[in-house]
Amino acid sequence: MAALLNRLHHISLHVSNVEKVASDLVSKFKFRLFATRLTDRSRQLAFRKGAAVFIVNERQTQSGVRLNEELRLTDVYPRDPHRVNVGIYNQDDSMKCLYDISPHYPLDTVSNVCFEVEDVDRSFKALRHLGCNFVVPPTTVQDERGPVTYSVVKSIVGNVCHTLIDRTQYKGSFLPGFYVIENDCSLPEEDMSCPITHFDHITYVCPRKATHQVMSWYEKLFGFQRFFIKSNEDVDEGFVVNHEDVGLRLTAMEYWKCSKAGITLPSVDKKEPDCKFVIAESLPGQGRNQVDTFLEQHGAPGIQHIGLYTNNIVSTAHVMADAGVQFFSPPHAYYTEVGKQQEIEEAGHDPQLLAQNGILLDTDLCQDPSSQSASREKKRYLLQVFTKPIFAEETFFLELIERRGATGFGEGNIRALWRSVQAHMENQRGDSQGEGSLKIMQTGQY
Ligand SMILES: O=C(O)C(=O)Cc1ccc(O)cc1
Ligand SMILES: [Fe+2]
Repeated sequence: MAALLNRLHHISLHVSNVEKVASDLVSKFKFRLFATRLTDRSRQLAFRKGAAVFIVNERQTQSGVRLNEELRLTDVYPRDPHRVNVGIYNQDDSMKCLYDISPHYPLDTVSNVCFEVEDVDRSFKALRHLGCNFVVPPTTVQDERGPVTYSVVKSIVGNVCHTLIDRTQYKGSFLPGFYVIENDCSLPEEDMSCPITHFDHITYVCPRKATHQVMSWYEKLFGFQRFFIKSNEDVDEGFVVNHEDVGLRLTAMEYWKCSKAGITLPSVDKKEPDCKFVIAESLPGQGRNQVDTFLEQHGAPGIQHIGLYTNNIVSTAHVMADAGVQFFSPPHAYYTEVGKQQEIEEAGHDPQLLAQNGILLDTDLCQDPSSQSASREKKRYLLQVFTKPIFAEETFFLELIERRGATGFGEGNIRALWRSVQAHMENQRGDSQGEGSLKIMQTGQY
């Protein structure tokens, strides 16, 4: 019996420079810092934009010494007034990372996707019975607003873990141990020019031929279901983009609307947006590319990017670019090519506006039996734009995505992204001639 997931609760990052990532999330990506957990041994900051929640954890070195000891977050962010009053602090000062493990990973990484479950003990027993490796057994944390129980399980993908959490008995707005500052009137109003609503998808990078194993693991243990990116996708092959310089295999899964038996869970809010999981592996016989570079630099399979859903990608990308977010842009010819220009205009967009921030558009034709037109084809659109890597290494990045009917991923967009990344990597190599061997030595140790 698989664990029954209700919804995605948050995604955790482990970084050495919390200030830098916190400041980027707030000033560039327009997330709001809404809760903090600042103890003598740990700093955890929670950020929200719509239903998308990131917890940024301070990464520690092997010896447990902070990497940025000279920087004091407590001077920048409000102190927790409950700190001395709430019993939890006495207990959990020894726990460096609450609701997660302290991974001692040698570089910045996004490594925990936390799901809300109905019953942590039951999930723990069911998953352990199926052979899962737990790194934190069921643990209860409480403050005056009630208890929360959680447990952390290692996934089959590289350094990725999943925290399973039950907060149904908790009356507070977030999690015990965190000081919630959301209601602080000094916080700015939610920025409606960046209408990000939720996490649309999480993309894993895996080694070649590992996709099936990953998929089976998530199907068996969490009841995930295969999601076809294209209607004509081959069950075994997945969605293969194999075109000149692009060689990528994508397979997608979704969860939570249904239990394993296909029964809709009564306690799940059906209107809650779900988050897909995409598994990407590279195909052999190509040059440097985004997927192999991730594996090389991250040192293990893991989370390569997260798609943030927005209701208005043009405005969101514009505001973020103005605030300093760097997006990949395809060559300008992408927008002036006759076919593409027409496609963009047909979708009701202005090629100039999309070009300004590198927004890509793909059209998906699907059969529509209710259509009056002779062809019975309906057009669905997908708009995406990808940021440059967020950390020092060429590993993790973010994506903005707006769906106008399209549910999968666009081959045209993927090809355009792949080429922009290749051009960027070649440029960087050109800029750092002579430093190449040093870079390999530095990343090679991981
Ligand atoms: O198109 C998307 O948003 C995907 O998530 C698919 C994808 C996966 C891996 C890549 O390196 C590029 C694109
Ligand atoms: Fe994506």
